[in-house]
Amino acid sequence: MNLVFLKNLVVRSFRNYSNISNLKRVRTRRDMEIKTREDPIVLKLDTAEFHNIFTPEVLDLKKLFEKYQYEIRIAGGAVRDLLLGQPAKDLDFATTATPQQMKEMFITENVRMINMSGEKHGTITPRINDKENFEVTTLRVDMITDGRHAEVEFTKDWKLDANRRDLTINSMFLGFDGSVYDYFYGYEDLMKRKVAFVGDPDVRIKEDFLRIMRYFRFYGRIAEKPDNHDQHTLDVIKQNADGLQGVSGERIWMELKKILQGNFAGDLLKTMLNLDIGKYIGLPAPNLEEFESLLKRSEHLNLHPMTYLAALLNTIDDVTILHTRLKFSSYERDMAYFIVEHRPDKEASRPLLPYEKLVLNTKIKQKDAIDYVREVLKYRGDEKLLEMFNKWEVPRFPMTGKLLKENGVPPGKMYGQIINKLKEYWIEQEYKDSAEDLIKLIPSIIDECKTK
Ligand SMILES: Nc1ccn([C@@H]2O[C@H](COP(=O)(O)OP(=O)(O)OP(=O)(O)O)[C@@H](O)[C@H]2O)c(=O)n1
Ligand SMILES: [Mg+2]
Repeated sequence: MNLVFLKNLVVRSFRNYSNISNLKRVRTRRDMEIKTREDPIVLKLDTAEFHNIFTPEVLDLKKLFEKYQYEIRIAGGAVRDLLLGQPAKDLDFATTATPQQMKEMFITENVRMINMSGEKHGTITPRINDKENFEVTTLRVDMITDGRHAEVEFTKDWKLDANRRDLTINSMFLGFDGSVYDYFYGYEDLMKRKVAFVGDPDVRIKEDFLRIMRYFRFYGRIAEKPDNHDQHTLDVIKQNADGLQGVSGERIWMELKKILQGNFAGDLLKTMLNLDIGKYIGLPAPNLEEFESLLKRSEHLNLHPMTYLAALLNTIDDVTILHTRLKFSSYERDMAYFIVEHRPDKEASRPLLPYEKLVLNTKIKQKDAIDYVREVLKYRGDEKLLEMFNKWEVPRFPMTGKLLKENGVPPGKMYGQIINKLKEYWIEQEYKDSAEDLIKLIPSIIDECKTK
């Protein structure tokens, strides 16, 4: 999608939008009355311009639903992203057809369906033209929710479906004729760069506590300032923070990682910790002072999410606690251990030497060690050293087991000691020595080893 075009489109739509007559008077959020529109169509986009979205597969999907006279619209996140002029990651569809009706239709039309696990919640996934999978979900109301799972009832009412969604900006639909259906002022909030729950935040959060994390993620996506939160929303988040206890670590980490990759990462994490979220997400005693100084010295260095978290951790044991809760990948977990272990100041004759050694002597993949060292240098805010490290080309140690063997050192007890000593020497000499130079040292190293 042409982004410049979309930006213009949004600006244009916003201008039109201010003239739209069907807006109800905007109420303040505090009065708890849900703001809603009678006529939900707030603007009509020119469909000719979304050919990137309306692929032949998407159009075939639409034709099928048309043939059977079911309504289908693009829903939720994709509509938000499109209106923001950002490419939508994946398209989710909503429909008035029930899962049973969809199944019958797809079977009649010889369309394969995959992954039937979503059916209970109304989601059917057809594979169109044997090429692309689409999730199509029946309009629904969440009846019973325990903060994680919902029991659902299907409906034909688009507004009820919009009303079950988390944030106003995520509650819009886009029809294939370009109509944007917005029952809860999501478009207005999007243009104001405001993140608000649909209706009562307390109800929305209690339906799914992960929405606390989603709130911060989308705040980072759309807000213009780091601290422009609605105080009531923050109060409600604080009251409900303990609900995160029951949410799986994987889901929390997925959101937290995105928060820490987005705008205002440091500020958002601080806000979250001020709302006492820390203890429910594996950060029971965060080191806020160190975190604050990390932000001051390093926030502009495009920190890895783990580098933010490492500043909050006092000890190696804290890494283990956090990993137990959030279930990091082994790459992420090892990065956290590495940063916490290697963040203290290192005295050295050559400033880069300790970090070169970490890469050359690593027991993990060298590529990972390089990433980790880079994060340590960012953590330390040492931009000069970081630049040196980025320019440093990892030299290749010229000695091999084969060469050692050929020069009288058989594999065995002394083998490891000798190769380590040669490597140490080679590093200290700034990688100048060739294999021949190093081979000459072998007899004296053997003597040294024997006398020990
Ligand atoms: N806890 C949640 C998760 C999702 N949704 C609704 O389901 C839609 C799709 O969810 P999902 O794909 O998880 O999020 P997106 O908003 O699409 O964001 P992303 O770009 O990350 O996919 C959301 O827009 C929102 O309307 C919700 O109400 N509550
Ligand atoms: Mg999505």
